[in-house]
Amino acid sequence: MIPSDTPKMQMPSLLSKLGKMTSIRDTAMLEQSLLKTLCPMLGVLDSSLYRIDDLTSAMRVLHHHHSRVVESDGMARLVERNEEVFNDANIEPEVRALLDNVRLLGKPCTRKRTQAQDLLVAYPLFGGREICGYFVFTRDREVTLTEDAIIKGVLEVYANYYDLLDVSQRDRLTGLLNRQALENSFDRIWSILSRSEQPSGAPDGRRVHAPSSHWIAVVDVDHFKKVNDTYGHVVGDEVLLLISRLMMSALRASDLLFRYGGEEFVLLFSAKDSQDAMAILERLRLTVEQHVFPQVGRTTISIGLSHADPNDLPQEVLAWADRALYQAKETGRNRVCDYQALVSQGEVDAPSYGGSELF
Ligand SMILES: Nc1nc2c(ncn2[C@@H]2O[C@H](COP(=O)(O)OP(=O)(O)OP(=O)(O)O)[C@@H](O)[C@H]2O)c(=O)[nH]1
Repeated sequence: MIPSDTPKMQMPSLLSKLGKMTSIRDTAMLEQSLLKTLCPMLGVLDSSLYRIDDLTSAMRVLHHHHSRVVESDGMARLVERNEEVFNDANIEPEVRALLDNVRLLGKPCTRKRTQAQDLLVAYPLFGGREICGYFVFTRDREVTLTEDAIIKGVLEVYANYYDLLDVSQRDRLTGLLNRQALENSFDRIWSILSRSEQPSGAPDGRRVHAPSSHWIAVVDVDHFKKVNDTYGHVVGDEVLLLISRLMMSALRASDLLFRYGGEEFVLLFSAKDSQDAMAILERLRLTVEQHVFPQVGRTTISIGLSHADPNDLPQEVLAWADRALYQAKETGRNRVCDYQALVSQGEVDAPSYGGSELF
């Protein structure tokens, strides 16, 4: 309950922001909305959300910044900028130490910045009983009791709603993001890719921590029908689960792996160039090939790769990766084929823009 000393003007604004927050149907938008809701309420220009991925335990960070910019008409305006970082190696030592305290104590903690007078404040985010992330901001004064109650209330609404959205975006068997999640966020991911290729500091730019270029792969288990027919669906399910875990273990936390259909997976990842991308996928293929599956023994995967140029349509790039997968199946399975290489070798036709079989 919000205490009675809450400023009267804040209540309608808070309720309307909570209403907007829960009308969102995408977890990433929900995270941005949370920071946008809390920043002005606390009178801070910057805040961050740290989220721990339950499959990889890697930390993903969303920073939300406001800055005052004086424009050509002489008016000062607030400009918003979001930045998404998938690599937790960059977390400041002071922040990391504070988050460790919050994790150990299971409650909000405050720490004085060494280089400034400001206070660093961190609140835990709970997913069930576990801490699944942190809300962090810097301020020149302590949090009041009223503010403390508001932050906890908003974080609770956010966490409950996030869980609801997350369940609908996860595949039940493997826990990976599902086809719906990919389709919902494809355009957003694409705009992140294109912005991440722009010079840093672009206004309102979310940046993916990435070396240079982006790639899409479609992965399909070979002769999977035989596994089901020979050992039954329960064993088949176990093989799918193990393959998804093996792939996750061979990938980086920043790579996005979706279960796209029955025995088909879609992977979005970054790599220096096509050689590097092929090397990553070869490693993935080998990881599965070398594993001994209970009862079944050896199982293999085939992979189709395409460069994800943000100037192309995402659905088209996915269809090209699927075309390369078809080639990998046709030429013996347990292989990785690169669509652009196949085109330049004349083994498949150059892209005909406009048609996609996958959507
Ligand atoms: N156990 C299990 N099987 C599934 C699931 N989803 C799809 N399948 C099965 O996956 C099999 C896919 O078979 P096909 O599309 O013929 O492909 P394949 O046998 O893997 O052959 P290739 O892809 O050509 O190498 C079908 O038998 C589906 O029933 C699932 O969630 N669990």
